[in-house]
Amino acid sequence: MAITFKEVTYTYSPDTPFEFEALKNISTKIEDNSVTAIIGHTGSGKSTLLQHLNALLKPTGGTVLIGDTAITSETSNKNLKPLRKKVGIVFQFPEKQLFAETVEKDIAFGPENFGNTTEEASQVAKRMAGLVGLPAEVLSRSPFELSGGQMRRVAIAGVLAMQPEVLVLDEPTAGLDPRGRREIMQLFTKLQNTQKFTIVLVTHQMEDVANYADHVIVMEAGKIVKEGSPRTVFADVEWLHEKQLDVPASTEFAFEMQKRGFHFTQFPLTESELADDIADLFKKRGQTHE
Ligand SMILES: Nc1ncnc2c1ncn2[C@@H]1O[C@H](COP(=O)(O)OP(=O)(O)OP(=O)(O)O)[C@@H](O)[C@H]1O
Repeated sequence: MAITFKEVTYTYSPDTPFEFEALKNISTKIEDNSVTAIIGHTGSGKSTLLQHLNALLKPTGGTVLIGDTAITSETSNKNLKPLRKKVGIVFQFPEKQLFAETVEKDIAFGPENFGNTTEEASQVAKRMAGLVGLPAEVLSRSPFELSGGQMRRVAIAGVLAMQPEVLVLDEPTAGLDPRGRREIMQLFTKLQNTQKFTIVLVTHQMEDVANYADHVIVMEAGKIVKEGSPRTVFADVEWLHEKQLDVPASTEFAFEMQKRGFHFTQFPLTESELADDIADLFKKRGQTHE
C-alpha cells in the first residue's frame, strides 16, 4: 500500500501558548512495497510524520492519502479502526510495552482484541513467532525473561499479528548490539521479500539505511530538505557534513580517500562496495591488493 503526503502541515496545541508547527508543507510519496528510511536530527519531526502514516495524528493542513483513503483535519475518528489495522507501528523500545504473562499471550492480544477466538489468536501468535525467528519454546515463557533482541521480536510479532500492509518502525535497532541490529534488519528484508510489505523506518544508523532502504527522506525543522535513493542522498557528503548528519562509514572513508587523490566514480555505500572499489583502484594502478 502506498502513502502520499500532499502539502501536509501539523501544528501541536494550536491557538495556545504551546502552539508548535512540527510539519511544514510536507509532500512526498511512500511507494508500495518499498523500504523508506527517515533521517534527521532530534526534533526535526520524524515521529510526528510517522504518526500520520496510520492517522494516529491527522494533518492540521493538507491531505495524507493512506492507500485510497484521504485523511484531512476534517476526517472523523469513527471509521479509522480498519485503516489503523493496515498500518502497524512499532514504537521506540517496543519491549517496554510488553505486558502479558507469556510471549504467546502478548502476541495474541491484538488478534483476540479484534474478534478472533483465543484458539485462532494462539495459532496466529505461533505463526508470527516463527516468522520473526523466535524459537517455539519461548512462547510459554514470560517476555521479561528474554534478551533485549528477543523482546523486541515479540513486540514486532505482536504488530505483525494484526497483518498490516505497511510496517512502520521508530528506531527499530536502537540499543541493540551489532548482531542484534543485523538480525532485526535482516528480518525486515525477509518480511518484505516474502510478504510484499511497505516498510517505513526512522533510524540514526546510516549503515542500515545504506544496506536496506530504497528511499531516504531527510528532515530538518519540520521540512523535507532532501530525498531520493540512498546513493543520491549520501553522494552529497559535504552537504551532510554541513548539516551534521552521519554518513555510512564506507562512504565517509571513500570521501576521505578522495581528498588524498583516489578517485571514485561514485561513493560506495556498503562495506562490500567499498572493498570492490578499492580492489578496482589498485588494479587500475597496476598493483594488487589483498
Ligand atoms: N505533544 C507535543 N506538543 C508540542 N510540541 C511537540 C509535541 N510532540 C512533539 N513536539 C515538538 O515537535 C517537534 C518534532 O518532534 P518529533 O518528536 O516529531 O521529532 P523527532 O524528529 O521524532 O525527534 P526524535 O529523534 O528526538 O524522536 C519537536 O520540536 C518537539 O518538541
